[in-house]
Amino acid sequence: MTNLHITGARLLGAGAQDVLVRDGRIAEIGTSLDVPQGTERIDADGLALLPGFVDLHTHLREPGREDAETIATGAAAAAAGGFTAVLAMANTSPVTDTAEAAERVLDLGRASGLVDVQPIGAVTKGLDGEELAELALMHRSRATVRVFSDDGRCVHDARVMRRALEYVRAFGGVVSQHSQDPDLAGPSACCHEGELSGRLGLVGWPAVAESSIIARDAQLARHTRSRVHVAHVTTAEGVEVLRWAKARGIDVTAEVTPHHLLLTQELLRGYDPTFKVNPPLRPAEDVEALRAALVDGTIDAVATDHAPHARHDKEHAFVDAAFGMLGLETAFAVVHDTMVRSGALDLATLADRMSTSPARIAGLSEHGRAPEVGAPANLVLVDTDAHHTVDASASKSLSRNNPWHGMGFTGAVHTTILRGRVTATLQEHA
Ligand SMILES: NC(=O)N[C@@H](CC(=O)O)C(=O)O
Ligand SMILES: [Zn+2]
Ligand SMILES: [Zn+2]
Repeated sequence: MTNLHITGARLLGAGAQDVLVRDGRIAEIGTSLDVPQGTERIDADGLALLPGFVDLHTHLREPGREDAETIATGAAAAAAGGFTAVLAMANTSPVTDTAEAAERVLDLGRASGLVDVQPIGAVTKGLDGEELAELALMHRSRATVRVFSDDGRCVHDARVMRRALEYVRAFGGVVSQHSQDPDLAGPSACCHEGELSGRLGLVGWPAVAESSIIARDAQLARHTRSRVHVAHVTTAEGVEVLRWAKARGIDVTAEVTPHHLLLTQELLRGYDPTFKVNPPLRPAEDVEALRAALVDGTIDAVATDHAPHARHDKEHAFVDAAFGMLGLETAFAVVHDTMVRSGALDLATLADRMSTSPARIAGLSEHGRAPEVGAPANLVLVDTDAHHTVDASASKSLSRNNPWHGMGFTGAVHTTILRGRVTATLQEHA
């Protein structure tokens, strides 16, 4: 069913409207539409209609770790979270470093039918940081890869990063960098370096491990006249460098995760591995800087860094547990509650940061478009008044490393629509 009649939805800037979707596209918007008999109707009274969310940073674990997530289960979680497109990180096993591997991810996403899964290609073969992967072949494949990342690892060698930027420039691609200098922390780092890490007896990453790589990459982007994207920025120093680079017209974009917008390192006092994530949760001052940067556009997008892990990888002593937390299903609630309800951001800007801007960064022209006649019906209906408490056991994800369990939020995804087809409704995960 790709025909839909959405009634009474609040369109930003246009008040309550009816929307008719025909053959997967928005055919009409108005108040008394002539609707063919038998068209499925969604009563959207009191709901806001936004462009479907786009996640620049999702770990789907297939191939290789289907015990933690498959493309199908991750796609279901994405749809439940209001996403119509997600970019699947390359750190699978095997790594997405060939055209064939990228096409396989694309096809598995299509088979799910729930969300457009756009593969991210690795920058280097096997994420080894040394030899460039077949970037151009991945781009020319059916998957049309535009975003490349060794995420999980930093492309540390400046020569390799320079080459990668030169390559992707030829076809308008972008390198998404896990900005973290491994030399400034070492392999046992697992939290933010500061007074608290000392007290907890844990090895930390200093903020400069992030900001120095952002600065280097911005300079390389300027030198190569190419484009770099900063994955999961977490520090005030990182934001400062981004501001510097953007003021000079350097082609750099950045994302922040919902967890870095709300959670702080204080949660580590209980040594609960649920809160172990890379980059780590930071002090409250960093959280403040990230929020301000998302508001003023220094940070372009929210991205989840949804990182599912099987119980047997996560339920260990803090130092031994895997890094990462779930994020797809809770992203809107967290960002809405933290940024919109607090008055820092309006809903239109949230839509920009969660949909329009990430779609532009990834070059996904069928996503991120405000509802208008002729646009593909990739949409989400949200209830900005709905109160709910997160229940980890209700997740569509195969994993349960959910840092939001038991927390209450205002703002919920009601219905997700991909090319006119309903891919998730609130009742399903109630
Ligand atoms: N975010 C994480 O803590 N973990 C990610 C890797 C990454 O995003 O760096 C993972 O793949 O599990
Ligand atoms: Zn990362
Ligand atoms: Zn990641």
